[in-house]
Amino acid sequence: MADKTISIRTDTTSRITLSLTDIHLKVQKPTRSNPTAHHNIPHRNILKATLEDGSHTLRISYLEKKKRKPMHQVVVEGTVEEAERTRAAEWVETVMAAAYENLGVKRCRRFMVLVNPFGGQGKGATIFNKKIRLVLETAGCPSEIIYTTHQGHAQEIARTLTLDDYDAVVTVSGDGLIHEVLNGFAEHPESKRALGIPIAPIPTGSGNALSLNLLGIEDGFDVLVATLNAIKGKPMKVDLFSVIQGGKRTISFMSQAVGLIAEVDLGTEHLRWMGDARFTCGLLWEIMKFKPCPVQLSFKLAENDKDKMAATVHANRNRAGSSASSGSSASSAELEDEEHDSLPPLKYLESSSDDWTTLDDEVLYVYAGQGPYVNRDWMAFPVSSPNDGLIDIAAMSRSSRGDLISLMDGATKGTSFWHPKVHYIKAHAYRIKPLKKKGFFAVDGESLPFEEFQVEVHKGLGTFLSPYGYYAAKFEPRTPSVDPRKESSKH
Ligand SMILES: Nc1ncnc2c1ncn2[C@@H]1O[C@H](COP(=O)(O)OP(=O)(O)OP(=O)(O)O)[C@@H](O)[C@H]1O
Repeated sequence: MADKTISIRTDTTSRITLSLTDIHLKVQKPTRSNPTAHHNIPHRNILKATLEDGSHTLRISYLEKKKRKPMHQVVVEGTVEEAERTRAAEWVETVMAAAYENLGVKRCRRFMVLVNPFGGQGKGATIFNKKIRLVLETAGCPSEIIYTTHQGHAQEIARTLTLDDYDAVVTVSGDGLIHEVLNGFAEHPESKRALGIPIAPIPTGSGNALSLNLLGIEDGFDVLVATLNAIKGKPMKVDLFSVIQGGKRTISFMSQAVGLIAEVDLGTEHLRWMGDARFTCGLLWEIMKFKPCPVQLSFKLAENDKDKMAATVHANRNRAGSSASSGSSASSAELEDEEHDSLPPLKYLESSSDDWTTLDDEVLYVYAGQGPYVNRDWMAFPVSSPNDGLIDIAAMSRSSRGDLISLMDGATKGTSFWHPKVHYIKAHAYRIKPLKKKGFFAVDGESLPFEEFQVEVHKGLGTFLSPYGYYAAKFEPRTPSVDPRKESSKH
């Protein structure tokens, strides 16, 4: 269709001109004071365009984000001239193709939506009904909606999910429910296929780390940006971790923590009403206590040079960014073992400790995982990649309270990574042996017994929907003029 512009007349008899360019839908609503007033809507933000048969009403719905405001839904509608009817029908179809097929996205994805009414400050159900549901309906996405009624409910649903019925699982929750879905998929009779069903988080929990990592720090708490990701995001393969403890295997997608971090995470449940401020409160309390973490950490090392790790992640994100902007699909890693539809076997359980390294230092915490942000205030794993087949491990030496406080300086930008008292390594697997009986062990924010455990990585076993195909966090390699090592040692 050569002419990509169409005019509609609204109820108030004003005219709106809609033009489809290669990258935008241009919506022009001239006013007396501003005759050139217009909005440019990226194709990705268009949800639906329709033309009603009888009334000749053309309706176009999209999501719009104005500076520093949350995303919101806009509907523009008006009638087209009788003579324009056929051209309008073609125009609508061209818009729909630009909004979906040309972006490599299927129309009307079928969702299993799991809403945790209990997550975060307990507003999940209200937010879903007030904001999210309408957007899913507008986009024409058939959605089965289940409100979780108890702990473990999401895991039960995922365990028996009819895989052919859904294109993605949408979680309206925090990270806890995602942990449950992945563990349910791991118990599914076709576990590997189940783990190939993408998960799209909509952030209504406390930490919402996965949402921050997929959408970035500005949009990570915006529920409609996350809804748009469910409708338009591309599947991104991510590493998952097996946590083996006493013969039991738990799947983790985000983090494992012992020591101070686990106490902050699990010891602040009663402060849930505070939202994510509960983590800052917990941290201040733990700084006062300054308790050592009585564990022995051993790992199968892959990398321990901080500069190399920073340079690699920087280069990878730049490469992925430029290929995403040129329209190629999001990155994907090969699954390790395509033939069998079961979880990958454990490689390191029986492995000899000969080529393992043991950290010989008294530490305050051991924090391992993936995804740069662990909450809004801390980019704990800034050099983490979604599917490098490795787990990032950070362990802080127990030196002084001052060192611990200086860790918070620049935490949002990931500068804690450079702190001289933070050991930071990438590993294929690691093992923790508690040296005392009492302590906390948190896996993706959920509590497990404080007993010996081992963790290994499964490259690209899980799938999330992502707008970018990489973790949306900015982290620069160190430049010679500003050396954060010297900066942080000044404190
Ligand atoms: N109806 C329910 N009543 C009680 N607990 C529930 C219910 N539904 C789900 N849960 C549990 O709530 C826990 C927390 O869920 P969720 O992750 O959504 O929120 P959060 O912990 O506040 O967020 P985050 O993990 O991002 O900090 C999960 O362990 C889940 O099993």
